[in-house]
Formats: sequence, C-alpha cells, structure tokens
Amino acid sequence: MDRIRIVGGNELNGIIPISGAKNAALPLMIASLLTSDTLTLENVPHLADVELLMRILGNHGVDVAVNGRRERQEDSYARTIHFTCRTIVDTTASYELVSKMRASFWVIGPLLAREGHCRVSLPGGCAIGTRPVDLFIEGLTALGATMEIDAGYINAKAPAGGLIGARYTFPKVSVGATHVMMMAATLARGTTVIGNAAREPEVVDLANCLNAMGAKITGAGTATITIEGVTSLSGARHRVLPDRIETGTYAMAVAMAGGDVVLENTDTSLLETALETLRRAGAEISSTNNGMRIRRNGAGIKPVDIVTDPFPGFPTDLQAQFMALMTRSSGISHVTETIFENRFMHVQELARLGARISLSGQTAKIEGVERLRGAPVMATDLRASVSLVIAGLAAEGETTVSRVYHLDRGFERLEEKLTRCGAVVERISE
Ligand SMILES: CC(=O)N[C@H]1[C@@H](OP(=O)(O)OP(=O)(O)OC[C@H]2O[C@@H](n3ccc(=O)[nH]c3=O)[C@H](O)[C@@H]2O)O[C@H](CO)[C@@H](O)[C@@H]1O
Ligand SMILES: C=C(OP(=O)(O)O)C(=O)O
Repeated sequence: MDRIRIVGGNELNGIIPISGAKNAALPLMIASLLTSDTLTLENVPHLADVELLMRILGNHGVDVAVNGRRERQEDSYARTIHFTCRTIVDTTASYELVSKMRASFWVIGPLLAREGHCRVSLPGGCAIGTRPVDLFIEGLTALGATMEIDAGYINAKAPAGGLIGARYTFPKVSVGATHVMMMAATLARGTTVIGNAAREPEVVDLANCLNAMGAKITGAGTATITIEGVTSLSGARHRVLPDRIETGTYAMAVAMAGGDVVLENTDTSLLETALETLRRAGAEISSTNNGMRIRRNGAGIKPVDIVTDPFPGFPTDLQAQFMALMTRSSGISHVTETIFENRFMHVQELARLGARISLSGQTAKIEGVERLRGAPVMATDLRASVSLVIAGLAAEGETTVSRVYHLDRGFERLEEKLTRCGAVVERISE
C-alpha cells in the first residue's frame, strides 16, 4: 500500500494548477444517465472516485470515451470525456459498488426518472458519520415514487406515466439529495419546487449542465429551486467547475508552510468564507486573472474560530485542513463541526505530530504549539489525510502518511503539485 513521505520545513513558492471539482464531476457524470445522447464533460479530474464511477456507469449502459487531449497548460491532466447512454441496460446498483463510493447512490434519481424503476443498494455509513438517506427517500416519494427497502436495497418505482412534479421542502440541507431531486424532477410531469435546497456551487454547476441538456431549472444557488419537467433531455458539452476544496486545501498549505503561490484555473468566489478566514489567520490573498495568489511571509499564524456550515458557510470539507493550520497558531482556536457527527478522526493523528487538541462534543479546542515533529500517521478519510500532509509540511523532520488511497479519491497528483513548489513530498510504493 502506498505511503506519502514528507520532509517538513520548506516554504511553498510557485504555481499550482487546480483541477476540476470531484464533487461536481460525480453528479455531472451521473446526469449522463438522463439522456440517450452524448454528454461531454471537460476538465474532468483524474481521481480514483471518477474512475470508479466510470465503471459503475458502464454497468448501467453508459459508454465512456476518454479523449486523451491535453489541455492548455502542459502539466494538466484535465480530460474531456464523452458519456453516452443509448439505453439503460441494468437498473440495479449493487452493494459491492455503492459501498465503495457514496455518490454512486445518486444514480437512483436518473434511473427512476428515465426507466421508471430501479434497485439501488443503501450506501451505509462511513468514517465521517452515519450518512442516512431518509431525505432522498422523502424527496422522491414526494414526486410520486414508491420506495421500499428490501434486503439492504431500495426498490424505487415511479407511478405509471412517470414521476409527478411536486413541492417539497427538505427538513435539512443535503447536497446529494438536492442533486438527486433536481435530476429526477427534470423528467417529471409538471413543476417541482425544492425548498431548503443546498446552495453549493456544485449544485449550480449541475443545474447549468442540465439546462444545457434542455432542462428548465431556475433558482439553483438559492434555497428554492424550481424545475419544470420536460419529456426528454439531449446531449450537451459542459466544463466542470474548479475544485474549491482543492483550492482551499493548497491555500491552507501555503498559509501553513509560508511562501508565495499562485493557484491557477480557480475562482475565489467559490470559497469566500474560507478565504476570509485565512485572511484573519494572517494570509494575504488576492484574485488574479484566472485564480488567486496567496502569501504568508514572516508573520505567524493567528488563531481563528470556525464553525462548519452548508454553503456559503465554512465547508466541512476544509475543516480538517484548517485544524491542521491552527495547530501552529499563536493562541487558542475552536473548530466546531456541524455537518457530520464524526469528522474529527484527524485529531488523534495530528496529536502524533505534537498538536494539542481536546474535544468536547462537536467542538475541538486547539492550543497552538511552537513546533510540530514528524511522525508516522495514518489517513482515515479523504480530507483528514490531506490535513496530515499540511501538518507534515510544517513539521520538523519526516512524516509518513499511510493509507494514501483516501487521498487518491480527491487530490489529483498531490505530491507533484507540492514538489513543484519546493516541498519535499514523495510517494513510496510498496
Ligand atoms: C460527493 C460529494 O459531493 N460529497 C459532498 C456532499 O456529501 P453528501 O451529499 O453526502 O452530504 P449531505 O449534504 O447530504 O450531508 C449533510 C448532512 O445531511 C445528512 N443527511 C443527508 C442525506 C439524508 O438523506 N439524510 C441526512 O441526514 C448527512 O448525514 C449530513 O449530516 O456534501 C457534503 C457536505 O457539504 C460534503 O462533505 C461531501 O464532500
Ligand atoms: C466526504 C467527501 O466525499 P464523499 O461524500 O464522497 O464521501 C469529500 O469529498 O470530502
């Protein structure tokens, strides 16, 4: 199993290209199930989750053609991929596949809308929380579907003639359930109004792509999304939006290690709360033509409290990285996690590097320390693993992060991007 070895102490200086967003690419790829025409996605990141979803979609009948053309900047792996689902050949999503990646559960929306029935495994919990699917069940039921749980699977069935548009307000904000309701409602009869919808940029990206395919969606990016059902969708060409979590992660790495880095192919408006928090912690951040520049010279890191929240709040997917940064701050800070009940698995690993963190319920209290010292640590989930890399960049000596497959789910060529900016980071394959 691969490990990442980091020798801490170097500043980061240079340019880091930001990839297309994993969390946008996944629902966009799933949207290809809604049409018999070709959906072409540009700027698709090369990540384990994307590769796995290609296989899963292949089982449902999607033909995937990767066009190997390299994009403008020579070091990008951004790919243009064509997805064509002439007919759905299998409406079952198996436990074996859904348990490997939660987002694959989202095929339930398009399969139900296009075929009128499907059988999709319940995804189960994961390292960060129990992650139930009650909101998906309630939302699709509101569209007229019958949802029965049988032997760990949901058997979903639309009424004769297809799903029926409805008004439904989520009792809690869910990104995945908003994606699924939106996809399902595009082909429903009549109008659907989703209340308390997720406002994440990835929801807007999916709505833009669906509209390019002929859907009639308004309000994405606000709490109320209106979808007028259409009888069919066509193909489209769509560019995956930049990865705001990858952007924030490298911004935090620079704030931690010091230096001066330009993050290319991204957009500061996707993560204003996180960047404002970094400014308060002492980073200098400015927008550039196609991205941003981040610097931290000389001055130390100031303690700042954060509370995670749905967009536009501070993203839970940057919580672990920010906590890593706070371990070196000049005082006491608090990190409160409100989205997932068990997203503090990085705390004990950061402690191995010398961090002082105590937990009380959903709040971590971090007492900044003068120095971290390298140690072997273990990745427990995607964002937790990268928080250990960030800590390792500022730790004295050598840190090795094991279980790197978590990182490969969501960070494209991490070691290369950091090495080019002067960090000592290498992958050790065993
Ligand atoms: C692939 C992808 O895009 N993943 C992101 C997506 O996950 P995901 O879409 O799974 O996260 P949700 O927004 O659905 O989860 C938010 C909260 O709602 C709860 N919930 C959700 C559905 C449900 O039926 N019932 C329920 O109680 C969850 O357990 C969690 O506590 O949004 C999360 C919140 O920004 C991010 O951390 C993930 O990186
Ligand atoms: C939690 C994440 O992903 P997933 O929802 O696929 O588990 C993430 O991207 O941080």
